[in-house]
Amino acid sequence: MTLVKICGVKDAAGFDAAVAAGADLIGFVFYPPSPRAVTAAAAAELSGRAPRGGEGGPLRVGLFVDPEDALLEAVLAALPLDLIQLHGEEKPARAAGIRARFGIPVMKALGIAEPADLGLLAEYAPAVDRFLLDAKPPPGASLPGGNAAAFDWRLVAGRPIPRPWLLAGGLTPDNVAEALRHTGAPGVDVSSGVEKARGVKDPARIAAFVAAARGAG
Ligand SMILES: O=C(O)c1ccccc1NCC(=O)[C@H](O)[C@H](O)COP(=O)(O)O
Repeated sequence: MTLVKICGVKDAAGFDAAVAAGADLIGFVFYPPSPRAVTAAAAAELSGRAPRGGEGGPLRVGLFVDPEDALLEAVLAALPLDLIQLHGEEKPARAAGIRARFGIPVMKALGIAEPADLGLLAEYAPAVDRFLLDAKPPPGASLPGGNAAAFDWRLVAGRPIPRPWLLAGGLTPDNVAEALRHTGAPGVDVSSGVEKARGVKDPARIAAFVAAARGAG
């Protein structure tokens, strides 16, 4: 079954909608410049609204951009995470160091724009547990992700990816089925495509996205 991650959840309506729709992973953004950022305390409160990952609830994903250990420590003290998503310029050694120090699986986000970008997969594979293959930020974008930008899906269609992975970037309830058919991705991630305004999740679009992804495979 296709895994579905709803990213950038920051309020109860969005969290409850993702849980009710059956999302497999819910992402909390710990990157203050993002309109989707949450504090550790807020994420912990939201997380308490549903069973934990592995106990019938969705996996909790913490999204970080080039985090210091102190930030990871502070978040983990407030909220158990099932997966750490690294969405910055973290090198393989740093990803491996975070995984070893905190004992939590790591998902590395990689921006894909040309075939050469896929060469990074082999470099990171020993250091991480999953990949999130996303668009690179468009020119002028202020965020490293969550920009509603898609990349050319032909770049990954049928390619062997050396770890379980999620397809991300510009997905919506209207195009996720086509994206899955085209790429054969084992999972998908969405943020902007399930929002009614930047940073504000839309429960109806979350339900539609999960249904469309499930319907496709
Ligand atoms: O979403 C953010 O605000 C964000 C901020 C900083 C780094 C990464 C961020 N999002 C990463 C994600 O995993 C998004 O879900 C992914 O880029 C897809 O976003 P979208 O194209 O908006 O669906």
